[in-house]
Amino acid sequence: MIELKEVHSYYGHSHILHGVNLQVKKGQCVALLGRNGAGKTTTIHSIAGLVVPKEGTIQFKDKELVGRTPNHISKAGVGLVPQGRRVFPSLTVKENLLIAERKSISSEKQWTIEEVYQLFPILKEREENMGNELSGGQQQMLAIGRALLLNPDFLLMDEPSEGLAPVIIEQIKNIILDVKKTGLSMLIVEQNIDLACCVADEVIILNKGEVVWQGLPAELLHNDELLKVHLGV
Ligand SMILES: Nc1ncnc2c1ncn2[C@@H]1O[C@H](COP(=O)(O)OP(=O)(O)OP(=O)(O)O)[C@@H](O)[C@H]1O
Repeated sequence: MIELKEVHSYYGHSHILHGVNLQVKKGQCVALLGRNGAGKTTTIHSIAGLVVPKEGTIQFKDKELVGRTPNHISKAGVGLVPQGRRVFPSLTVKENLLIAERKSISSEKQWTIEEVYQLFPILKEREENMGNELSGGQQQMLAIGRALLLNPDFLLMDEPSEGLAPVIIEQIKNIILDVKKTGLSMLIVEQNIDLACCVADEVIILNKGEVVWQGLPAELLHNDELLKVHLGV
């Protein structure tokens, strides 16, 4: 589905990603973990075209993404659920979804607002509520719903559990598992190790802009040394 090879990304002169290699296969959910500042968001932004890598390749379904605009990358089938969710606070739930639907281009799988409501029934119940009247978990559902309406083949999620209470994180976990059941391939950046290990088929740890470990969630959870050294647990 997607393969990053030797990706180097910078902010100005700051060299942040030092040759990142990773792969997400079709239908797979991969979690990207690491301490603050490890380069997780920069990796996601490099894929989405919000940061342009200076070296390396990002192959997505046989297309090269490096150098393409975020708009082109989105139309190629890469969806992004951004950090902080960024729903429009003064638009209703339905309006938030309609904006995404209008921007969508036709592809084989055409998500509709009704299908998003089937996945997240609470959004239907609250369709006339403003974005800022939703709970954190509902805003996350709305952010995912918007991304789905753009008909992605591959979904990037940046810290979906950030700032949420444990009970809501549990909801988010179930939401991600529901989205996964639709067959969508996903790369999820997380600080919450339990959430990441529950939803992911594979885990990748980033440290100082490099992949330092890759393996199964169960292997990570049983490796105290790894948890301590790279994740500070
Ligand atoms: N816009 C920017 N300009 C300059 N430096 C940046 C910018 N954004 C991030 N950085 C730096 O790049 C490094 C990697 O940041 P990044 O956000 O990718 O890390 P992260 O692993 O996602 O961490 P966090 O969990 O804190 O978001 C950090 O040292 C950060 O300070």
